Amino acid sequence: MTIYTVSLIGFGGVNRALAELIAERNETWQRELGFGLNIVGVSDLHLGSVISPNGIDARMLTATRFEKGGFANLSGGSAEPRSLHVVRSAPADIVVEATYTDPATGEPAISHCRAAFEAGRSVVTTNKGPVALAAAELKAMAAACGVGFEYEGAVMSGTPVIRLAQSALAGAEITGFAGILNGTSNFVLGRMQTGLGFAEAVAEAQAAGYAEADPTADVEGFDVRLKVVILANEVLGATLTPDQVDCAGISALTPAALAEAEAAGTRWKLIGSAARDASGRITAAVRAERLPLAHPLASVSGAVNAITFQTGLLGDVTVTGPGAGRIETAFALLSDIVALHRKATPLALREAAE
Ligand SMILES: NC(=O)C1=CN([C@@H]2O[C@H](COP(=O)(O)OP(=O)(O)OC[C@H]3O[C@@H](n4cnc5c(N)ncnc54)[C@H](O)[C@@H]3O)[C@@H](O)[C@H]2O)C=CC1
Ligand SMILES: N[C@@H](CC=O)C(=O)O
Repeated sequence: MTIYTVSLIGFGGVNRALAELIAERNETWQRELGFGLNIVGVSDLHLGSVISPNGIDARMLTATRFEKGGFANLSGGSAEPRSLHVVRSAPADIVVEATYTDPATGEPAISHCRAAFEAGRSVVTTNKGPVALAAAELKAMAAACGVGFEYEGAVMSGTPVIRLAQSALAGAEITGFAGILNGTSNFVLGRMQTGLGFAEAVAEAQAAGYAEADPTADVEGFDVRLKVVILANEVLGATLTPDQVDCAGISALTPAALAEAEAAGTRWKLIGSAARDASGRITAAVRAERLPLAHPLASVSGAVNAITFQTGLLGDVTVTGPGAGRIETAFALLSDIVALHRKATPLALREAAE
């Protein structure tokens, strides 16, 4: 039976949810997925850090209400986050990077990824920074170090659109995409349509664990811009950077404007899109669009996301699913570890073990 040791860098909503899933489902995963997970290191800006080569009990981690610096009370613990020390020194097979996304620099997550690869550790991440701002460098570095780098949750949370486009739609000749790629802003638009104020709707999204640490990224389109860059580069073969993507958000939309649109048979949605034209030129944008109610994306509600891929062989292919949420995003990390496991384990060995 394979047991992967993991270090959790960032212990907020997503990595805490992953620890909860480990506590609840590790035995099931060993039976059904062929591996289990053992937490050997955790680092968090507020809680501190802990390294335990024999493992840290996931139930204890998730059941304990730690105060600021509270990891210092654990064996092998410190009140200091020591994130790079944990990445380098905790004996993890896989580093799970789920710290804040910094849309401008991608740090410290990019440094966490580099340090993990240098230490011979794979990385799975939901952090959009490294994937939007340094994917080419990090993928090459991971390959040179003989380790894996997976990031399904960077776009549409647990809804698997990156690997879907790269694998299941390989050969379909994808020429573009357009979609609702941010759960927080879609949730906010829906709540405002009930008459709730903008600030109150954003607060609800934060309480639900959907929003970025700075929700400006959600409502001004910066989060979608990162996701458009990721998808265009991963799926359309582009080499986009965020500054090349026109970007506007939803903060100018008022409940009255939303009501007026509804009365006219339309609905505002924040849409991220990219397309390659006949000359091969890629154009990409993030903007609020007023869609007819009959449009397939108009009925997407709450923190649900949806994306339509335009393809040469299939026409439009639309995928919808959760775009945010602690558990939903923790699942993306699990799916990344499944991908690493399947790449590392030849099919014949997997079938023999099943
Ligand atoms: N919440 C969601 O629905 C989704 C989140 N993501 C991304 O996943 C990542 C984590 O999201 P959440 O858990 O919701 O955020 P969060 O804000 O709940 O947790 C982030 C944690 O990272 C810690 N942190 C920040 N800088 C650190 C550092 N240098 N060293 C150690 N710890 C550090 C913070 O203390 C915090 O506890 C973010 O990058 C986010 O953009 C991606 C898809 C969906
Ligand atoms: N804040 C983001 C989280 C997922 O990427 C969103 O709301 O979509």
